[in-house]
Amino acid sequence: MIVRWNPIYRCTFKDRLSHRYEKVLPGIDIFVCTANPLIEPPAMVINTVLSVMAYDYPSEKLSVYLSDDGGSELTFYAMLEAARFSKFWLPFCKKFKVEPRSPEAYFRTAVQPLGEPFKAKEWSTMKKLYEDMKKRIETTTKQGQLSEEIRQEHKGFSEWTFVASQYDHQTILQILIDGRDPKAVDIEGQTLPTLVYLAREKRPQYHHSFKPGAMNALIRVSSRISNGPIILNVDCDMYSNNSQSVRDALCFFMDEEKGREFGFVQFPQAMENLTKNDIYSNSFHVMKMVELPGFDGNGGSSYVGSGCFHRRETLRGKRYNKEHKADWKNWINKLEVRESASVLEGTCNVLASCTYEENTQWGKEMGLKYGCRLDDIITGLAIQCRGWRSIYFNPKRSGFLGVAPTTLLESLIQQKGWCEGGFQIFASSYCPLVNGHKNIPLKLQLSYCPYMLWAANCLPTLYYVTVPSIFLLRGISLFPEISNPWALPFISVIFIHRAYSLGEFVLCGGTLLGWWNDQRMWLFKRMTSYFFAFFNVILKLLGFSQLTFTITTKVADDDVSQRYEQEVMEFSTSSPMFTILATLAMLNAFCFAGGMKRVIVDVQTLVSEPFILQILLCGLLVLINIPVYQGLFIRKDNGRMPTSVTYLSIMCALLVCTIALY
Ligand SMILES: O=c1ccn([C@@H]2O[C@H](COP(=O)(O)OP(=O)(O)O[C@H]3O[C@H](CO)[C@@H](O)[C@H](O)[C@H]3O)[C@@H](O)[C@H]2O)c(=O)[nH]1
Ligand SMILES: [Mn+2]
Repeated sequence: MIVRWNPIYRCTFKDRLSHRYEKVLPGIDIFVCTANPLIEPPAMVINTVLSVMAYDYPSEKLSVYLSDDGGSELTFYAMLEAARFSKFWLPFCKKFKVEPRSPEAYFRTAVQPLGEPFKAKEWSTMKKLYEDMKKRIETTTKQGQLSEEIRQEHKGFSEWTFVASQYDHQTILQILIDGRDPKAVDIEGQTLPTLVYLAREKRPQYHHSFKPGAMNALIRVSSRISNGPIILNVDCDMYSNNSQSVRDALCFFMDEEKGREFGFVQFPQAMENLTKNDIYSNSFHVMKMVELPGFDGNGGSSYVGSGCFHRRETLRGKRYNKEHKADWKNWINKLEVRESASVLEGTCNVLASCTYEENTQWGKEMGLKYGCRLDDIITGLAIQCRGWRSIYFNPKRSGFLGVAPTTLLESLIQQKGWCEGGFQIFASSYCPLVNGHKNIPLKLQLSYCPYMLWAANCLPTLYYVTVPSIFLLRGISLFPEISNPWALPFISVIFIHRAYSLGEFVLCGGTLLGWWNDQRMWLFKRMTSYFFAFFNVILKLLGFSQLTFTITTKVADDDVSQRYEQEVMEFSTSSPMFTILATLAMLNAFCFAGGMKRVIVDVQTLVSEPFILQILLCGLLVLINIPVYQGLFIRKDNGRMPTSVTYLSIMCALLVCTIALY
C-alpha cells in the first residue's frame, strides 16, 4: 500500500535537450544479452540489435554490444547479417521515419506507402531485403550449423574451431563495425554505430554468474572500446519501440539542476505479445502505472534488469558526491583514440576471461551483483544506497517491448524465479530494511518489502484453499455465521478491497475479464510458484541446494501460439506444479459438492447456516478453477492436462477427502 501514497509521473522536453546540448551529447553504450539460440532465436536477437542501432541519435556516439552466453556461431552469423543489413536499414529508418525500428515489428504492421511510386518501390525493396535475410538466418538456425561457404565469409568463424561447448570456450570478441573507421558507412555515406559481438570465456571450473556475469564483462570490454558514460541494457527480446528513448533518458541525466543526482533511468518492461484479456497476467498494468511510479515517489525506482539507462560510474560502484559534476564535453575528447579494431580485440580478450574477476570487487562492490536470481534488484538497491536517486519513466509510446511467456508453466516458472530472488534478498544482508537502513528513506525500504515477501504468501493461501474446504466436508465450522455482527467488518473489508483492485486494474488499462484472469493467476502463483520458491530458498539457506536460472523461452509452436491467441490455458506437460493445481481444484470440487448437499437438504436455515462462508469460499475457488476442470475433463486438444496428471490429482484429492471424512 505504501507505494500508492505518492506516485510520480514524469515527462520530458526533448526539443530543449537538443537545443542546448545537441553538439555535446554523450556516447551511449548499449548492451544486449542473449544466452541460448534455441529459445532465443538469432532472428529475434538481431531485430533487437537493429532497433537499438537505429536510435534517433548521432551514430558515431552509439555503440552496440551483444553478449552471447550461448557462445553460438549461429548467433554470430546472424550478427554479421545484421551488420550488413544495418547499412540499408538505418538510412531507411531516417528517411521513412520508421517506428518501431525493429524491422520485424515494423513490417508486421506497416503498410506500403503508395502515394509516391519511387518511395513505394524503395519500401518494398527494403521489405524484401529484410525477409531474405530473415529467411537465411532462420534456415541456418533450423539446420543448427553453417555451410562452409558462410564460414569463409568472416575470419571470426575460425574461433569456433576451439569451442568445446557452450560452457567451455575461450573469449570470442569481434568488432563487426568499427564506428571510428571512415570506411564504416551506410549506403548514404553516413557513419554507422559501432557493433561488437562478445562471447566471454567460459570454463567448467568457473561459475559464470549468468546475466550479471555477462553484463560485467561487457562493462569492462566496452570501457576500452567506446567507454560511453551512459549504458543502456536490454534483454535480447526487448526491442526498442521508440527511437527517442535515448533522448528521453538524457533529459534526466543532463538536467542542470537535478541531473547529477540521477544514477539510472528505468523504463517499464512492456510486453508485445499480450492478448486482450491477458490470460497469464503478464501485463503488469498496475505495477507499471501505480507501483513503480510509487517507488519513484518514495525515493527511487528499482532496477528491473532491462530497458534501463545507467550512468557508467554508478554501475562501477561509485558513490554519489554532491560536488561532482558530470563533464559531458570531456567525454568527447577522450574518444580521440587509438588502437585499430584488431589490436583492440586482442587487448580486450583478457577483460572477458574467467579469471579476470578473481580477487577483485567485481560482482560485489563493482558492477552487477552476483549470487541472487534478482541481481538487478540488489544492484539497483545498492546504487540507491550509495546515494544515487533513480528515475522511473513511462512514456506514452512504450520505450521497449519484450516477449511474455505464452504458456501457463513458463509463466509460473518465471514467477518462481522472481519470487525466489525476492525472498532470498529478504533473508540475506541485502534485505532493504538492513542494507537500506539510514541509506535510503524508510518509505522506500518498506516499498521493497512486500515484493520480497511474496514467497511467504504461499502459506496463508494454501491454508485458505484447503482447510476451510476440508472442514466443510467434515462438518466443522470455521468462520462466524453470516448473521453474526462480527462477520460484517470482515466481509466488507474483503469486498471493498477487491472492488478497489478491480477499479484500479480497469483504470490502468485492463479489462474485466483480464482482472478475473489476474485473480486466477494470483491464486495459481501462490499455490505453486511461491510455494516452490519458498522451499527452494529455505533449502538453499540450509545449504542443501543451489539456485539456478531458467531462461524463459521466447518462441512457441504454432499450435501453442494459436491457443495462446485464443486465450485457452495451456497445460500439456506434466509438472508437479500442475499436479498441485489439479489436486486442489479437484479437492475443492468435492468439498463444494459436499457443502451444497448440506444446503439443499436444509434450505430454511440458510441464514443461520454456520457453513455459508465456507461454502462461498469453496464455490469461488471452484469458479476460478473452471479452466482447470476444462483442461482435466472436457478439452480434447493438445493443450489439455496430461492424463497422468488427471489420474494422479483425482487420486490425491479422493485420498484427502477420505481421510477427512473418516
Ligand atoms: O546465463 C545467462 C542467462 C540469461 N541471460 C540473459 O538474461 C536475460 C533475461 O533472461 P530471461 O530468461 O528472459 O529472464 P526473465 O525472467 O524473463 O527476465 C526478467 O528477470 C530477470 C532477472 O531479474 C531480469 O534480468 C530481466 O531483465 C527481466 O526481464 C535474457 O536476455 C538472457 O539472454 C544471460 O545473458 N546469461
Ligand atoms: Mn525475459
